[in-house]
Amino acid sequence: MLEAKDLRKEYPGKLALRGLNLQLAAGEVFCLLGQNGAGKSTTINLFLGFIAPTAGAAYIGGLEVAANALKTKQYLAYIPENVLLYPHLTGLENLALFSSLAGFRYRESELRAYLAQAGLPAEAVARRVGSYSKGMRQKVGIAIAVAKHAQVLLLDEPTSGLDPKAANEFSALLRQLSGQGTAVFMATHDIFRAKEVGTRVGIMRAGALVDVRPTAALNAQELEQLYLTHMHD
Ligand SMILES: Nc1ncnc2c1ncn2[C@@H]1O[C@H](COP(=O)(O)OP(=O)(O)OP(=O)(O)O)[C@@H](O)[C@H]1O
Repeated sequence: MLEAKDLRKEYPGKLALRGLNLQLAAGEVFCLLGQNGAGKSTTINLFLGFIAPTAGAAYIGGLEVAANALKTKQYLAYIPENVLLYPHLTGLENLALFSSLAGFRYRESELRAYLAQAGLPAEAVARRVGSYSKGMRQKVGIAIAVAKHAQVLLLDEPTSGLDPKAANEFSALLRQLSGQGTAVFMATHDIFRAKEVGTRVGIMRAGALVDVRPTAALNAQELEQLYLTHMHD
């Protein structure tokens, strides 16, 4: 579903990504760990087609992102730390709007069902999004992803700033989506969540993927130790 082949990004005077190779199958949850500046957001932005690679290529659903910008976006949903919604519209209206932009028109009952499935409390559905918590906005983001039948979910620090209950609910949603076959690629600082939801974790340092492990092989403490070992010279 998602692939990077020798993917490289150079900014003036800064090599941000040094030839990434990675393949992600349907239903996999890949968690990318790394310090600030390691190249995580650069990787996500290359998959989103927000920036162009200096060399190599990113593929979504077998299509090269740089050459198929619109088509590959149809497969994708993107959930940044702060999900951008229209604050003056309700959750329901935001979902209707973003679904229709993706080419899907739903009845109100269907929209409500998507929001309920994402865990948004029924009382919030018809409230303006400006009054929502961060966790509630993320639930709307997930509802949008599901309503547009995204096969790949890209997340950048989705649980940072969420309280433990909201983060827990968010992890459960991700597991549910991966169980339905969605491929999930998530940049995070949260080793505990990475262990909890990831099928694989990758450790990125200075633009290079220095280690990739199946999470089943490690407990959270061993993962933290592995991470810290890579952060030292
Ligand atoms: N537009 C840009 N121009 C120049 N350098 C950039 C640009 N964007 C990112 N960088 C540099 O590229 C490197 C990788 O940045 P990136 O944002 O991908 O890291 P990150 O791992 O996502 O970190 P964070 O957790 O802080 O978001 C950093 O050194 C950053 O300063």
